[in-house]
Amino acid sequence: MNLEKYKGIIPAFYACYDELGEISESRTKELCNYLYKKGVKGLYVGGSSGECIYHSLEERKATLKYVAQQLKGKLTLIAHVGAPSTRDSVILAKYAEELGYDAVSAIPPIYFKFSESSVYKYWTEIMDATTMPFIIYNIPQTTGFDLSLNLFKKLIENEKVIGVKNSSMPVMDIERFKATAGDNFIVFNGPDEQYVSGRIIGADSGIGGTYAVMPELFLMAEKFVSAGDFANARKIQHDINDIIVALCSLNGSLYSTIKEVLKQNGVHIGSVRAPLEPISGDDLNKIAGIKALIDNAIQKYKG
Ligand SMILES: CC(=O)N[C@H](C=O)[C@@H](O)[C@H](O)[C@H](O)CO
Ligand SMILES: CC(=O)C(=O)O
Repeated sequence: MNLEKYKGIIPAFYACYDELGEISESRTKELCNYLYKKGVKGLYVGGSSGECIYHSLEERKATLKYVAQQLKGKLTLIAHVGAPSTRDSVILAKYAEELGYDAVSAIPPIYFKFSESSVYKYWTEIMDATTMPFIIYNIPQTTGFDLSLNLFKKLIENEKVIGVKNSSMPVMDIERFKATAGDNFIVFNGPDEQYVSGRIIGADSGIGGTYAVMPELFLMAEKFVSAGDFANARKIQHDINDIIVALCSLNGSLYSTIKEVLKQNGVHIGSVRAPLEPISGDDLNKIAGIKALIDNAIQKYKG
């Protein structure tokens, strides 16, 4: 299989709400257009950064549909379909296939502690539901489930598994997954703070929650890495990390901060859904400063 379409900067897509907090079709499509014009490779729709955990099945379907209507055939579209029950995950996977998504992906099941065999069964049932390629999503810091190399080996025996989005913090995990799965497989870097190191140690590509607020910087980081310009790759990663630290420094949710920055860029996609907290009070006065950090970094690497 040609996996080129999965190589590049793939932002995690954010939930787009109207002023009442309902999923907004027009705002979803506006964010699609904004990111398309930035030149990203694809979108990861309905994942952690998409607040999927707080959406009903109908809301998740709506977001998947609006993005496909806007960008199918233009960008690589990956649908995150992980849901509390296998049943709902399968419904979403089938719907993503109907909509023409390129691939589906899922976190392991959450809330209860699951054995490796239960997680294997969960992911396999999602894979069996469609003919689409599947991307494993390993994010132990939020799910509590750390994908072992043994389970990984068992999963990649299924030819539908074309990749893993690895968000665990040790970059060595990326190296081990890549060494195990080989060339005809995509390892996606998860932690945005380690994009450059992830790529150097073996990640082929990246999917990240902060890409969409600064796509220019990740596109530039990728350019430096692929050109072998490691001095500049390291510098831009440093600037990106200063920005991520600032984005995470306010009292509300990271996604609320990101959405306030996007608003100052003219992209209005509402706030976040509770229990995620909007930012408020004094913190709102800090948004312009964070936006300036991003704009300055873009200027710095542009010329
Ligand atoms: C734990 C978590 O949410 N990880 C995301 C996905 O891999 C990242 O993209 C982060 O949003 C990003 O690295 C900022 O910490
Ligand atoms: C990549 C990421 O942050 C997400 O799953 O939305």
